[in-house]
Amino acid sequence: MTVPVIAIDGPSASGKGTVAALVASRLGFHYLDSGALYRLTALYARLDEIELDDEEALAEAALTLPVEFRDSQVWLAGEDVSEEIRAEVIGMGASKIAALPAVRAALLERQRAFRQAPGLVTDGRDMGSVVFPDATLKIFLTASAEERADRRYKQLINKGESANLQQILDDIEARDARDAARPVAPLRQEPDAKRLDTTELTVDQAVETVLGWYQSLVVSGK
Ligand SMILES: Nc1ncnc2c1ncn2[C@@H]1O[C@H](COP(=O)(O)OP(=O)(O)OP(=O)(O)O)[C@@H](O)[C@H]1O
Ligand SMILES: Nc1ccn([C@H]2C[C@H](O)[C@@H](COP(=O)(O)O)O2)c(=O)n1
Repeated sequence: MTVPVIAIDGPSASGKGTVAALVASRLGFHYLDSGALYRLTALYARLDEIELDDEEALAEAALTLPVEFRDSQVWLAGEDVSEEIRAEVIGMGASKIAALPAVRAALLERQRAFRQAPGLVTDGRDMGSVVFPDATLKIFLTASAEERADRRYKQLINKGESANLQQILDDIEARDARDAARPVAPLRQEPDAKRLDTTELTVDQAVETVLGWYQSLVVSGK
C-alpha cells in the first residue's frame, strides 16, 4: 500500500512547520521539515567555509551531511544545532543555495526516504510539486507578509532575542521574492494544492482545517 503524504508548502513564517508538526502528531505520522535540510547545508557551508555559489561543493555537502532528526531536535555531526539553523542569516543562506539545481537534486532522495508507514506530513516549498508529486493531500499554506512578519517578531521576542519588525518584514519579502523567482522548484501554489490562508486563523483552526480535508479524502477513498 502507498504510504500517505500530506505536503504543506508555502512562504516563510506562514506557520507551515507549526501546523505540519501538530497534524503529524495528531495522525501519528512522521514529520519532515524539509527547510531544515537546506538550513543545515547552509550552516555546514558556513562552518566549512564553502562559498554559497560553489554549487559542486555544496551539492556534495548536501549529499553527505551527517544529519539526525532525534528527540524533536536537529543534530549535525552529533551536535544539537536546532537553534543555530533558525538564525536569519542561515535562513537567507538556505534560500540562496536552494536556487542551485545540484543542491536540490542532492537532497531529493534524502527527503523521499522519510516516506514511511503509517504516513508522512512534510513542509517546504516543493513538497507537493517535486518531492512528493503523488502526495495524498497538497496544501499551500500562506498568510499576509505583515502577519508573517508579526508572527516571526513575536517568536523572536518570546525567545528573548532582539528584533526589528520592519527589518523582519523586509527580510521576509526578500526571501519570498528569491524563492519565487528561481527557475528550479519555485515557491508557488500548484493547481492541485488547496490554499489555506491563515492570516485570520489561529494555529488550532489551521490544524483542524488540514485534518478535516485529510479525513474527507480518507472517507471518500481518494
Ligand atoms: N494561524 C497560525 N498558523 C500557524 N502558525 C501560526 C499561526 N498563528 C501564529 N503562528 C505562529 O507563527 C510562527 C511561525 O510559524 P512557523 O515557524 O511554523 O512558520 P514556517 O512557515 O515553518 O516558517 P519557516 O518557513 O521560516 O520555517 C510560530 O510562532 C507560530 O506559532
Ligand atoms: N522544500 C524546500 C524547503 C526550503 N527551501 C529553501 C527556501 C527557504 O528560504 C529556505 C529555508 O526554508 P524554511 O526553513 O524557511 O522553510 O530553504 C526550499 O527551497 N525548498
